[in-house]
Formats: sequence, C-alpha cells, structure tokens
Amino acid sequence: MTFHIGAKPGDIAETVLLPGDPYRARWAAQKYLENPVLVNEVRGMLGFTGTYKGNRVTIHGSGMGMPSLSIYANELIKDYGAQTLIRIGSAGAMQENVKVRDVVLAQAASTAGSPSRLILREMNYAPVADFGLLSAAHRVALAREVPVHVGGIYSSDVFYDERPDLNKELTRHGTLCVEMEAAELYTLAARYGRRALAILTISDHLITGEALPADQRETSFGAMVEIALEAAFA
Ligand SMILES: O=P(O)(O)O[C@H]1O[C@H](CO)[C@@H](O)[C@H]1O
Ligand SMILES: O=c1cc[nH]c(=O)[nH]1
Repeated sequence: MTFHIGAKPGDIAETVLLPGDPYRARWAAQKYLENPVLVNEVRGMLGFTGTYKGNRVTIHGSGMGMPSLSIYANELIKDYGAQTLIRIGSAGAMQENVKVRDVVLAQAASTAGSPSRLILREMNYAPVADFGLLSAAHRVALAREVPVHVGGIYSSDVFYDERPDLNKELTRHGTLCVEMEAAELYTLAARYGRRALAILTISDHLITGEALPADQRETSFGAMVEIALEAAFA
C-alpha cells in the first residue's frame, strides 16, 4: 500500500492503462478485461486488475492534470513496478483535419509547466513516447481503420484556458490537440526507464466548438482502449 493506492504488492500488473477518469477505468476494465478485480479505491480513484488475452493488465485512474498523474505514476512505477504505462485520455483538437472521435497518438508532448519543471528548470526538455509502443499502436489503428493522427500534442496545466494567443501559436506549429497529463507521464517514464504512450480520443474541438457530453467521454472510447491493449502486447 502507498499513500494513494490501496493495492497489495503484486495486485498491480506490469502493464497499466491510465485514463484520467476513474469511471472510464471501471468501464474499460469491465468491458475489456477478463476477471477484473478492484485493487484500489482510495480517494475514489478506481483501479482494476484483470487479464487481456492471457496478459495481466491494470486499468487505473490518474485524475486530472499533471500533479495528479505524477502521484499515481510515481507510485505505480516505484512501489508497484509498472513497466508499461499507456494513458487513454480525452483531448481537444487544435487542427481542422483532426475530427471529434479521431484518435491521436502523442509522439511528443509540449508543456509550459509540468511538475518535472522543478527538476529540469530552464531546459526545454522534449518528452517523447516510447517508439515501440507508438509504432505498434499506429499499426493496430491502421489495421482497424480507426482515424488516427500521430504528432505533437500540448499538455496544459489548465482546462479553462485564457491564452488564445498561445493556442493559436501551438496550432500554427502543428500541435494536434490539448490534454493535461502526457508530458509528465513521458518525463517520468524516461526518468525511470519505463515505456509510455498517450493515446487520446478527441472529445471536443477548439476550432469548431463541437463537444461530446460527459457520459460519452466516460464510456464510448473503445477504439482507443483496444489500440492500447493490443499495442502493449504486440
Ligand atoms: O479524459 P481524461 O483522461 O481525464 O483527459 C482529459 O480530460 C480532463 C479534462 O476534462 C483532463 O484530465 C484531460 O487531460
Ligand atoms: O484537457 C483537455 C481535454 C479535453 N479537451 C480539452 O479542450 N482539454
């Protein structure tokens, strides 16, 4: 047990899927894992361990924002030995050609202020995905004919953004979408020699204003979960 995870040693699999939303964790575990068992509910942050095609997998909520993700990823890595961490999140599109419900594989994640800035200070460190996971996920998405984009994303510290000028520049520089966790996940994975990837489903569009309701963000992003599970064991 840790401060934030009530699981016993051995309850957490080496492969962990990390949605921000704990209810998305419950939905995905019940839909895609065989014999899912609840292994954590401290603070309502649900985690389940089961198997996928015979492979052990944990699906655990990470909360919203990099400080929250950092707590769970640190404990999953350092206390429970997680080796492969795949974020399955929602994101807001920042390009016209990236549509609602499309999937984005985050090759790199720019940020203005992750918890790791305290270590890296003035350095503009480039947090990147594990290439093996990224290429496997891309192959799976293409084979399943899922609309998929690969490229840079923005990990923001704020959902209610008041810097339209910054978003405009990020769009101009090819950023595909905005979310709030991937940059810190990639930085922690690099620090501890683990594999990480963020797979995102577009839930809303910063240019068109289109947006999916909360229940659909919780339970309708199956393609992303299947890509994550297949890529983890490719
Ligand atoms: O749907 P999740 O995985 O929580 O991801 C996105 O949704 C939350 C904001 O609504 C942030 O956590 C953001 O990164
Ligand atoms: O962080 C996020 C997640 C989804 N949509 C957004 O606009 N921002």
